[in-house]
Amino acid sequence: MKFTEMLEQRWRDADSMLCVGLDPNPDRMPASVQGRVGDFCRAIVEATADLVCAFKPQIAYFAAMRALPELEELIAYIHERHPGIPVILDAKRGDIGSTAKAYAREAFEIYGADAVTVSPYMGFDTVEPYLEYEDRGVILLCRTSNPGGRDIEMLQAGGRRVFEHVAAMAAQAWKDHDQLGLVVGATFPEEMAGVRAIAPGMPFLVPGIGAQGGDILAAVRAGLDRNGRGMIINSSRAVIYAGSGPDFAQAARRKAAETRDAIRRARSAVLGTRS
Ligand SMILES: O=C(O)c1cc(=O)[nH]c(=O)n1[C@@H]1O[C@H](COP(=O)(O)O)[C@@H](O)[C@H]1O
Repeated sequence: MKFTEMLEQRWRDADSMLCVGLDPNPDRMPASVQGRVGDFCRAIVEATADLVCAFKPQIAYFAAMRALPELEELIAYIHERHPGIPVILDAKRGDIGSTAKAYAREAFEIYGADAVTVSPYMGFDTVEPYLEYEDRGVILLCRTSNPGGRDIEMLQAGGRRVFEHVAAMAAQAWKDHDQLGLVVGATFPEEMAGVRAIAPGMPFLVPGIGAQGGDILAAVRAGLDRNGRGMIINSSRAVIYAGSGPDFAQAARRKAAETRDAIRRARSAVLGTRS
């Protein structure tokens, strides 16, 4: 099944647009699982799986702990235990075509991810190798959630801002590829509305709620697609470090449920004003 189909099915089946980000940091992991990154992540997965539309492991945290085999095992575990839940590998790769081929192979063949985050700034030939995996998703950085996102993404270039060019290229020039998605931060709802106007049917990966303080209602108002979904709203630290005691997984579940419900309420409110 293609990534976008898997996602659409999961949005419906779980009635959730929440994505839990798996960003294991040894400085914040509970004492009860110190040194056991696989156990920590699996506990979070088991506690939150029914609440999410996707999981998003961030490769840097695993690499920095010399835990890449654990990342590989974790993705295989999610697929085996929860086959309907897409896994987005957050790697933000970007390099010339021949190297991109190796990155694509890493994401899709080694890790078995259903989608990967990619930087579009080196151009189409650097994105193409990922698209050769036709059933997988490729999510391009567009308007990122961080304050410094404005340094380059907000620059005017030929009558449009850089992030708008990325959205337009993805939605129009590259549109025969229905595998594409865009990263659009919840921290900039105004720009998100602009991206939605340019790319009406494209899934958005939306980081920036929770620890980064983005407003759920404002993001949902800006980002819902014409079918009333279209968003993979990620929260990492606020969920996975909701508790630090031995009951950390239950605390993560409570926070994930609360966040999913807040997203649901926002969606209902926005759809209510649309009709
Ligand atoms: O691609 C991403 O996931 C991403 C893009 C972006 O613009 N901002 C952003 O925060 N992220 C990632 O989303 C996660 C956000 O984590 P929290 O702020 O803890 O919810 C981290 O894994 C970031 O690397």
